[in-house]
Amino acid sequence: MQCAYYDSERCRSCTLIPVPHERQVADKQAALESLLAEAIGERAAGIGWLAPMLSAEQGFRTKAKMVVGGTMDAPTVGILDAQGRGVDLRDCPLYPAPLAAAFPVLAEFVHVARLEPYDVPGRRGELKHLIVTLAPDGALMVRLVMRSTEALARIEKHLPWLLERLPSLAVLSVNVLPEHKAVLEGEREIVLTERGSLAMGMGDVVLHLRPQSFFQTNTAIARELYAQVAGWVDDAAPAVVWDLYCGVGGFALHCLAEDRAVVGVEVSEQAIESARTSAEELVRAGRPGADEALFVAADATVWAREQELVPDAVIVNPPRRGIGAELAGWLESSGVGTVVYSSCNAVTLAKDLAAMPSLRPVRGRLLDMFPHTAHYEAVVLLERI
Ligand SMILES: C[S@@+](CC[C@H](N)C(=O)[O-])C[C@H]1O[C@@H](n2cnc3c(N)ncnc32)[C@H](O)[C@@H]1O
Repeated sequence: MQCAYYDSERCRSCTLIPVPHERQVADKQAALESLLAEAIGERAAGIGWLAPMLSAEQGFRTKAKMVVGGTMDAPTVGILDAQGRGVDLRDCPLYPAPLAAAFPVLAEFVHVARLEPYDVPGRRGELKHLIVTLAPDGALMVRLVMRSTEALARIEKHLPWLLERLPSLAVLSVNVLPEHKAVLEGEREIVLTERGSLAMGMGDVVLHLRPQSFFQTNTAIARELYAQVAGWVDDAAPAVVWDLYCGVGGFALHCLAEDRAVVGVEVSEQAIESARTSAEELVRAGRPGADEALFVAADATVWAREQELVPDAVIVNPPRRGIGAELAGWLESSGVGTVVYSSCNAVTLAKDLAAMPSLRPVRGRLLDMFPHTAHYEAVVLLERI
């Protein structure tokens, strides 16, 4: 892919841009297979690899995390350079057109609502980041990460201006990040629109994304991932399935079926409320199995260890740190017959699989979730030996 920002060295975030896309994916597949072979030896040789699921080369990133720099009259939307000055990347080819179209309007809003961009070296100013998510129907969620609530009244005052110029704006919120530290967002979120969640239509399931919940950054590949896992789960035909680290319920809600109980477990209360909303909608739509879906806000490991009954199948999709020794140990000794492990970090995936020698990986697939970077999603189906 050609990127003017990369060529001019304004941005080097996509480290693999000079490598042809198909070659990137082939190299990632080789790296994944070699990591697993190193960690689990012969067990890795039995994995039937499906062809990698290739992403579009550009316009695939449905969530933008942009740093705001410059001044109120000439803001930049992109990244900061080594000196902490703003670099504008509003034409970054990773974003789909309906998302990219929001950047100039939001930059103008900075000027109209007098939102002073946060100056990192000087530790002054208010607006730190713009986080924009695009739903499959074109609706947008925009989050303004601010140092304080100083500008809140001005944002509310000018909200009608913004809605007129950006009619696709469904959710607008202010996230408050008072600390001067290198994180994306703070804990406090103030929703300013009537709607507080973005409806992410994923085939025949609608996931309700609230500002602080996790969502995969490549929606087209996420849809394929949910379909792949639902297919494997249907083949195993379990009566009880757990979806651990379920977020807003993507895997769980795609695995509903007649005579099947699905339980989603996730630490974020908000994400669990969203999953419950989606499940209620599916009950009203008459989806078989929707009334047997249960969502619990809890730590996945603590919750699993507390249960008396062992499920037939477990899906895990942890953060980059993996499931860890405790949950891997529980899965190893639990007697669960089928495990599906979806991971965005093959290093921790390999380590966790090594801790579950009684579970044999039989199928695997690489999903090209993050083109032009060294990252990827890997999903593995495990069966008890
Ligand atoms: C990679 S995301 C997966 C989300 C979901 N499966 C999806 O497809 O969107 C990992 C999720 O794990 C949750 N999480 C982090 N630590 C957790 C824990 N100790 N117990 C349960 N969930 C946790 C995060 O809030 C996040 O939603």
